[in-house]
Amino acid sequence: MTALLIDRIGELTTNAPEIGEGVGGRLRDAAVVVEDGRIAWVGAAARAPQADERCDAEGRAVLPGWVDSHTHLVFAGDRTAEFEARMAGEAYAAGGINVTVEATRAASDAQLQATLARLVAEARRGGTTTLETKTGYGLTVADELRSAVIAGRVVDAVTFLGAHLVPAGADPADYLELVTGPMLDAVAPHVSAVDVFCESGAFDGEASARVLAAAAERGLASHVHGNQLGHGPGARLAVAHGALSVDHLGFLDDGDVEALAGSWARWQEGAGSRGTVATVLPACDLSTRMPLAPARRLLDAGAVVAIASNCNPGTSYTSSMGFCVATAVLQMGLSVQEAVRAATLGGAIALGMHEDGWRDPRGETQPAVGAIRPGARADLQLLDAPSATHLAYRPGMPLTASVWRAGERVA
Ligand SMILES: N=CN[C@@H](CCC(=O)O)C(=O)O
Ligand SMILES: [Zn+2]
Repeated sequence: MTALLIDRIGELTTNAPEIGEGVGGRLRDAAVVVEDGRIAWVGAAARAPQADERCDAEGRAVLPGWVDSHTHLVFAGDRTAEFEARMAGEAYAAGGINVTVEATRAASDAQLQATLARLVAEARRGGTTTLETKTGYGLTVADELRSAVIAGRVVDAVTFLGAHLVPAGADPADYLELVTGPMLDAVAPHVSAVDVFCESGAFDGEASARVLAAAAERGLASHVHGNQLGHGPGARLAVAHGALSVDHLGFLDDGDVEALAGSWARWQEGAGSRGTVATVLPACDLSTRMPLAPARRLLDAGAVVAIASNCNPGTSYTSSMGFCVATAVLQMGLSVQEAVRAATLGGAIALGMHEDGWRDPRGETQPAVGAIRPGARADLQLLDAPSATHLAYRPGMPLTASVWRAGERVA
């Protein structure tokens, strides 16, 4: 197998405290060797071993590829008019999902695949090397199943979001029976987790609890969309059910923050029971004109925070993790190192992929992602900048110069 040496790295963010300093495990004047799709060696450039090929980073920054732990990429149609109305003062409401559901049901497999491929390519160009995506714009057994199958050919994790909305014309009680029974059974072989939109206008606390219990009964992990449009039970429900993450979190009270932080009290990386990751979605908060999630408060309380794009046509039509990181720094009070960690290792923890041995939707066992340490999947991005700080210092600039995923150059 050909080994690649990336050397003369000005600033390397590893997320590995045993390798470098501070929150990001940073090393200066560093080098990395990639072999067989994994990181083989990390250390000082001056001590780097020989390799078959060499990439000269010329003093620029290298960091783990982004782990985008929350997207909705299987859809058809357009919601520009809804966005324009929102910018003119209308509030976002969950019901808008139905517009995308109608268009998605009417689309061919080829159309859905083409949109997904375009968005994945966009994300890769922006430095994203691990992608989760959700179903949730089909909301019939057949349409949810085909969304899961289409997504599973391409992304790293597929989440079943049949509990996105009670579709137009359906009876809420009947739909809940379907989504926790036959629909879940049909989709379960193709997904690793179940999600529920716990919000007024979607699923209340009781219905959400049933969705989470149905996931657990089938041995599936879970996520919750919670506390997005107002204060609700989502965050605490997620913790109580041992969900991997609860996402959005614009409306949290002290008890929610304590519950999220407290869920990590017995966890150390690699040991102890894990908690529920608090996933913040800065691009969505901006695009819906909702309060920014209190990421600073969550980190200070001891929660594990992830940053994700929530790329979807309704509330956050961007896959730019660089933009999300810049917003988290400029508007949410995170340091650059904290934001980069949340958008890489944080996302990996939110998906249960920070340790070796997780399975992708094709059934392949995968190495850990989210950190640059020996044995991890070789997912890296080289910035056209001397440090990761430029992501926030030069917001909106296309700083991603090269991207490797499992050792393969993908951008
Ligand atoms: N909040 C629920 N679901 C998506 C939005 C879906 C839509 O409006 O199409 C979200 O995460 O923001
Ligand atoms: Zn979402």
